Amino acid sequence: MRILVTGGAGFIGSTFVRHILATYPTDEIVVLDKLTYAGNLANLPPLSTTPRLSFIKGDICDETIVEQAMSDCDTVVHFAAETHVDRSLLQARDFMRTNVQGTYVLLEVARRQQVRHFLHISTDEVYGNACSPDGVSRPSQETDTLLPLSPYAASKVGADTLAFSYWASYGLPVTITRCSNNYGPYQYPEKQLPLFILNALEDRPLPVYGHGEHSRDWIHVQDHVEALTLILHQPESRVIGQIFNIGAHEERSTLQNARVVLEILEKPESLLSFVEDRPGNVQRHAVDTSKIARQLGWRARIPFAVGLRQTIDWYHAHPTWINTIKEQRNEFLAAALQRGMQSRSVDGVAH
Ligand SMILES: Cc1cn([C@H]2C[C@H](O)[C@@H](COP(=O)(O)OP(=O)(O)O[C@H]3O[C@H](CO)[C@@H](O)[C@H](O)[C@H]3O)O2)c(=O)[nH]c1=O
Repeated sequence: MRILVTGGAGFIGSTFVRHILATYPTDEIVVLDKLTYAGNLANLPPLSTTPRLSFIKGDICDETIVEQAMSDCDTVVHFAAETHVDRSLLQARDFMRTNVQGTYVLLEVARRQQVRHFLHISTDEVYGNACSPDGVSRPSQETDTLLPLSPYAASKVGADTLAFSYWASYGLPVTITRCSNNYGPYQYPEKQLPLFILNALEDRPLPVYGHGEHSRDWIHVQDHVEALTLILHQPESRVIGQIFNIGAHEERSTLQNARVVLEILEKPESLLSFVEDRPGNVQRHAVDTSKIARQLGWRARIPFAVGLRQTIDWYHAHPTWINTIKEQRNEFLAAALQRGMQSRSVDGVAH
């Protein structure tokens, strides 16, 4: 395969690239990445010594660059996106542009160039709160109604449904995946787990939104990319026009995560800091993965307890990677890392 990987310098995209290069000795990869704050060439193997990897810096909304990047590729794996919910509440425009318009450009070019497979990476955020149509909490199924609760989630619904429509209308060979919360090495530290790890390592308070009761299903990024690779290597009839949930059945609340990070790093509970919740915060994300288990025989294999320790060790061992990010002087990130200083009282109890 010659695979165009959009967003291949980001967290999940770069893990996918490293995995393909390490596992499939004849596959070639073209990464197209705009190198926004979340994209980092240090996430990829060195370009000079990796002949099967080429890199194009560019925007997925730019049709000319997309045409050039996609030429000679038979497969597209589309990770490129604005992904952070808190940012989408402040600057929704960027999310609509990259996630919706950018996906549209990619689909159009893929249709004209007749690619063999377009794997669209979506998210369980598209479902909103995990619950059945009658409101009872249960893991989301692929056929559930999409009820996005943030501009980010809404932009991913736009992208996800556009991708599906290109299969339905034009027969573009599309597969859509909706994965739960990823964690692991190389994750940009604006997200919950790396932010907690970094703050704990540096003895700063961990900002727990609300009462810390919101729960997510935590999947190690390596499990996620292995599921994607499995999909890419299936016969067409099994995966084209299909939507697959991906998750690990490792549901944990924010407070549980904050406590376990402090425990592993032997830091005091006094570093817990309860702060204002984000508007529209999803109470529970959880996905039903019986379809991918039944049809493709996939299930996650890295237990959260193991993956989290490995992730903490990785951040501990990579101060240079962290310092490079800090040197970008990203105002949003600086504020997120400091948010724990603004602790508030919860139910009258000062924290
Ligand atoms: C950054 C941060 C988050 N939180 C809370 C808010 C949420 O209840 C929970 C997880 O927040 P985040 O790490 O931002 O992840 P979440 O909103 O679930 O969205 C993630 O998971 C989605 C998949 O479910 C992906 O599509 C998104 O790109 C990814 O950002 O932790 C805190 O309590 N403190 C924090 O500092």
